[in-house]
Amino acid sequence: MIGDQEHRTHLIQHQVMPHKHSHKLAKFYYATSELVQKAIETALQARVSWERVPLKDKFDMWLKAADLMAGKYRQDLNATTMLGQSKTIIQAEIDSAAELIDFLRFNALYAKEGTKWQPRSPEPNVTVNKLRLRGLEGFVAAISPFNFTAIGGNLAYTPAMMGNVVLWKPSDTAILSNFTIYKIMREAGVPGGVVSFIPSDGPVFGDTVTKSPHLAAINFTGSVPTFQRLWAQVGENLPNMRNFPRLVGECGGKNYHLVHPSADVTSVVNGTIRSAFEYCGQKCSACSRAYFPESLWPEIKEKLLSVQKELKVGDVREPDSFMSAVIDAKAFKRITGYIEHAKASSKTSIIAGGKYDDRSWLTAATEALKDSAGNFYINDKSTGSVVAQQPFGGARLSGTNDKAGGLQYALRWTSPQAIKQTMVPLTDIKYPYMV
Ligand SMILES: NC(=O)c1ccc[n+]([C@@H]2O[C@H](COP(=O)([O-])OP(=O)(O)OC[C@H]3O[C@@H](n4cnc5c(N)ncnc54)[C@H](O)[C@@H]3O)[C@@H](O)[C@H]2O)c1
Ligand SMILES: N[C@@H](CCC=O)C(=O)O
Repeated sequence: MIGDQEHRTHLIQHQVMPHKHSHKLAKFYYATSELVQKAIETALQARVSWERVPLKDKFDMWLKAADLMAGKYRQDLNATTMLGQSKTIIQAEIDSAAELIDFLRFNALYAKEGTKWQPRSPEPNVTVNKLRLRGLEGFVAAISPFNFTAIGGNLAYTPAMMGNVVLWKPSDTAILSNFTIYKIMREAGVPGGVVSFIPSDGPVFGDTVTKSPHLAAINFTGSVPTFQRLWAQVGENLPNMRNFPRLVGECGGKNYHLVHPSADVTSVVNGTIRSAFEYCGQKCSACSRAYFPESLWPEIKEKLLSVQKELKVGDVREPDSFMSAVIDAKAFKRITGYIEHAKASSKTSIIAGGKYDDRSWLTAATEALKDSAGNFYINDKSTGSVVAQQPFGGARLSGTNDKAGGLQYALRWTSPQAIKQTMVPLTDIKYPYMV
């Protein structure tokens, strides 16, 4: 279903840039390489004063923004995510209001906790021995995907909270909701230039930031080929860089449901339908492979088909819609291509089952599949990670597994400096035993 696409594009064009002609969106609104370059310079200037703002004040801004999102702007966030990204009421709510608010609040909490730790020195003459957490030197490029409004907010604003300046390139198909976040953060007190919101053509942005000697980090979520390209470009330009840019990337997945013969069929069916089809399966964690035991397949198949008949594909504004349009015509074409391919193929999936009881099978599976996934859920569907409950990050080519929504994430955006001061002069090069 792509019917909503035109309407959504129209709405984005008129809301984000009402003064422009909608059909000229790409020409007028997208930043050129020169503009991206200018934004880098602005960011580097803003960094000087942003670094001086105490962490505590930054945390307060983030908490204020979370309150604004939970109150005054909750509907704006949900509505722009529904209309801009074609999310149903519940999918928009769990993403753009709830998850985003959780990211802001928990990251501030974790950063507060994480920054408390200080090294100790047993030396009586060492008067200062501490760790200072600075922002990274240079700027961070945050490049976000279409499918989660909250992810855009997290990619740009967690590094900013830790003292970094950020150039945020939203996805072409999530501009409206992402711009709403930007405006709320400004209202919460984040000064201009700390995060620059820069819709632009992907390669134009990517090529420009990876050429800059001041690139400190890339915080990316999107597809594997895009991240591979960015990584290779950073490698190529490394001789001109002032430091080794930190590359954090969360990419696509090929998540599976692996069902044991002792499984509860209703739970399997509901979990699989939700994981595979909510938001049209456009989540990186969506179930895209399933291995069912032969013994259960007839019952599972029957129930899957009967539940599937009840799912309404419709306008996101209708509360009983289970799913709606896919994100754009490109995605529509790709998905219909898979369907045609499946129709033409005579092959079927081969299913393997274990012969253990429930518990030992789970233990064995947890070990055998240890390296196959960054998030491994037992007796559950593959989607639905919650900030602070299941920190999220992919294994293998699914990402660098930096676990958004977890304790370590905020600290990843700091450059720790160990500071030691001693007041006792060193009078000799010889150690006492040498004398
Ligand atoms: N692992 C996770 O946490 C997670 C979360 C959400 C989405 N995803 C993955 O994201 C993908 C969907 O997002 P998408 O379709 O927006 O991915 P995408 O790779 O097409 O785009 C991601 C972002 O990169 C930009 N981009 C494209 N080419 C670029 C270039 N050469 N240089 C710099 N930026 C460039 C895009 O404009 C967009 O902002 C899926 O594969 C999904 O599984 C992963
Ligand atoms: N946090 C999301 C996945 C994000 C990727 O698209 C989930 O688990 O549903």
